[in-house]
Amino acid sequence: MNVAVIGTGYVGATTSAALASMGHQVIGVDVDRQKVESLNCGRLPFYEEGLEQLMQNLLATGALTFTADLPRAVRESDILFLTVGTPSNADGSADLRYVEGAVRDIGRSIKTHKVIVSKSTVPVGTGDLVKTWLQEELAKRGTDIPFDIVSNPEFLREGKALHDALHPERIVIGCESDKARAVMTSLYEGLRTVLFYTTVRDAEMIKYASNAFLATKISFINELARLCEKTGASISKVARGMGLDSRIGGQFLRAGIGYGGSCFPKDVEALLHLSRQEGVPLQLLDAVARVNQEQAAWFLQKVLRHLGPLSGKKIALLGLTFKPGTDDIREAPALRLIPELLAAGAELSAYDPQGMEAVRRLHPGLRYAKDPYDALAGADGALLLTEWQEFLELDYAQVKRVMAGAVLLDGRNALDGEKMRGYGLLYDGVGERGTG
Ligand SMILES: NC(=O)C1=CN([C@@H]2O[C@H](COP(=O)(O)OP(=O)(O)OC[C@H]3O[C@@H](n4cnc5c(N)ncnc54)[C@H](O)[C@@H]3O)[C@@H](O)[C@H]2O)C=CC1
Ligand SMILES: O=C(O)[C@H]1O[C@H](OP(=O)(O)OP(=O)(O)OC[C@H]2O[C@@H](n3ccc(=O)[nH]c3=O)[C@H](O)[C@@H]2O)[C@H](O)[C@@H](O)[C@@H]1O
Repeated sequence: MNVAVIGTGYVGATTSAALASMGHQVIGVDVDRQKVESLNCGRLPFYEEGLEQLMQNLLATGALTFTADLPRAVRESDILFLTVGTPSNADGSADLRYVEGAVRDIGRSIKTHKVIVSKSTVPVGTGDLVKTWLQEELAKRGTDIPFDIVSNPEFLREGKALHDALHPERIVIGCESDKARAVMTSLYEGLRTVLFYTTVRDAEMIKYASNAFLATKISFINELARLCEKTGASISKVARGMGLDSRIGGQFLRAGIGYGGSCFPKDVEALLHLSRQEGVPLQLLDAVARVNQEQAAWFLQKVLRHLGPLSGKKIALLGLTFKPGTDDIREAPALRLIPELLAAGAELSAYDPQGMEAVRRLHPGLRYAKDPYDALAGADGALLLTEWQEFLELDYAQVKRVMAGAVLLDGRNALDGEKMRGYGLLYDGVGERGTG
């Protein structure tokens, strides 16, 4: 099938490559000409293992191309995916300006029937807005071209984007006509997964509900971690014991310094905004967001307990990105801690395999190390903020030798506390039986 993917950011680039590798003819469209140029040269503007190579292969076969020419892409495609960003407005609501911009551009260009599919995360009711915007543009042209609206939310995770796009656990398809349903069914024919058909509104809500529920699991375990620490229980053991019950499930129960990224914080806020707008308070979700905000401050108290006043103290930060396997620092918990540590007078040296360039632009004054040992050299304390594999495989005897002090605080519960203490490190995690 001929598909246009409008917006070639994280989701758009991955969706384009995934659909092309499933045998479809795909044109990725972006208003950012520089992005289009570099994508056409096989260069991704973000880090995602395996994706760049696949894209280069697909570009070489001609199954995938990128353009800034939206009217051409619309002309040449039957299905138009919307994968533009939906960032937060100041009040937490979803900013739909990019969706509206792209939809109105489509409305100015279409000449024949199209299926218009939203993969962007949008609040319930946006499908109706999309219809209105399209009809307005068609009315301006004095035409009445038929179209179908579909909501097909994306559930991929950064760092595992390609795998998730090609092996989804489910594909949610919100549509309102047999024609759209048939088109979407044959589009995904090559994937062995469950196609869950529903209304557009249900599909829009399923996306927010899924992210909100995962965020809830994380805040639940983080809050419980605080109680475990006081009562001498280990949150890792508690989470494991809980997760063995298949009704609970073991995933997303890893305690740490809070969730970050471009989606959980913004989607939780957008759902909360919608709930206030509709006069149906989501009290539990409200607490989820609050607990997440507090978690970095809670960890900072731990840093102060172990290192005392931070003025003049050298602290090594291991990890900056919001999670491993990505160069994305949006809403990274490390970014909540850095200003607090600096304000308390700490001298920071940082190392991250992928995130240093982006953080350097925000905090040019930090020392950015060439490797983890360089970051740790002479440090009074070390904070593990992102659980990159590289940090789990360090030689901790050498870590102890290069540090001036011995405090190692694991904000991700990723290291083995007993082993770390064996190296003479004063190790403490989150909600573990540590040293307090
Ligand atoms: N990043 C992620 O892991 C996931 C994101 N999502 C959702 O997918 C959507 C997209 O997210 P990202 O890819 O992270 O966004 P992004 O901000 O990285 O990319 C959006 C792209 O759209 C382009 N764009 C904006 N207006 C345009 C227009 N009128 N025509 C053509 N291109 C236009 C921008 O130049 C940019 O390249 C959001 O709604 C997000 O919530 C859903 C699942 C996962
Ligand atoms: O809508 C989105 O954009 C995506 O948001 C998340 O994906 P992503 O943001 O890539 O990252 P996750 O792997 O979900 O992690 C999010 C945050 O939660 C934290 N986390 C995760 C799991 C856990 O047990 N504990 C925990 O603190 C991570 O460190 C990270 O900061 C969802 O997992 C995807 O399904 C969804 O499509």
